[in-house]
Amino acid sequence: MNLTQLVLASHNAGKLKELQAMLGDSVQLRSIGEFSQVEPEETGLSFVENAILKARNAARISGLPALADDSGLAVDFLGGAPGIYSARYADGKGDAANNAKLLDALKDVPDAERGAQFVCVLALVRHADDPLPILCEGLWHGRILHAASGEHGFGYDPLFWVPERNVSSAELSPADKNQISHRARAMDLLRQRLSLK
Ligand SMILES: O=P(O)(O)OP(=O)(O)OP(=O)(O)OC[C@H]1O[C@@H](n2cnc3c(O)ncnc32)[C@H](O)[C@@H]1O
Ligand SMILES: [Mg+2]
Repeated sequence: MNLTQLVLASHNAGKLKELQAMLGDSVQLRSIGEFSQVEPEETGLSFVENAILKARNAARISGLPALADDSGLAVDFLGGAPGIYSARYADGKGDAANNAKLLDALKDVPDAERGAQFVCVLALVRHADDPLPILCEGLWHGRILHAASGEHGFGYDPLFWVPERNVSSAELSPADKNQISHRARAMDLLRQRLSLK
């Protein structure tokens, strides 16, 4: 597999930045946005299914091997919601609306019941019909704060308290987040699978 160039099956600029930083110079990630603005419908019932679906779609459109990231936030008190629906939690109104809805859903819920995990599944396909996608997952355990804090990152980062650092994930520097996040853990596994340094 020629892995000097991969298309990233994501329209999320935050993911592209983080994944490219983790991969370093040896692999160039090209955004699927260079090839198409149409986002595939994420019809799967799992992170794995959606990651594979996005990777196949990007490989088909670009003719390149494709990497997809399907991720989200699973909140214990909400039975794992918003989960695979994290991006669409506030009906597509964006990150600020998602965060506001989450704070509202957890209003008056005590710290002990605010546990949550970020989930990331990376799927790599060599071509659109690849019968053996490489799948790697990463989890990151934390807790949902009572108010947003921090300016870095994207999505739910301002609401996600990181116990090992005692800050929100939006208060971590990008380099720190990329060492310990759900995405970093999945990428570590992917690097091992691909024998990348
Ligand atoms: O599907 P693509 O095009 O990759 O972009 P997306 O933003 O729609 O991505 P997902 O469908 O995987 O949805 C992921 C959701 O989880 C959030 N999320 C994932 N990783 C995150 C992280 O590291 N920090 C904060 N929020 C994150 C993100 O903001 C989205 O709301
Ligand atoms: Mg999406």
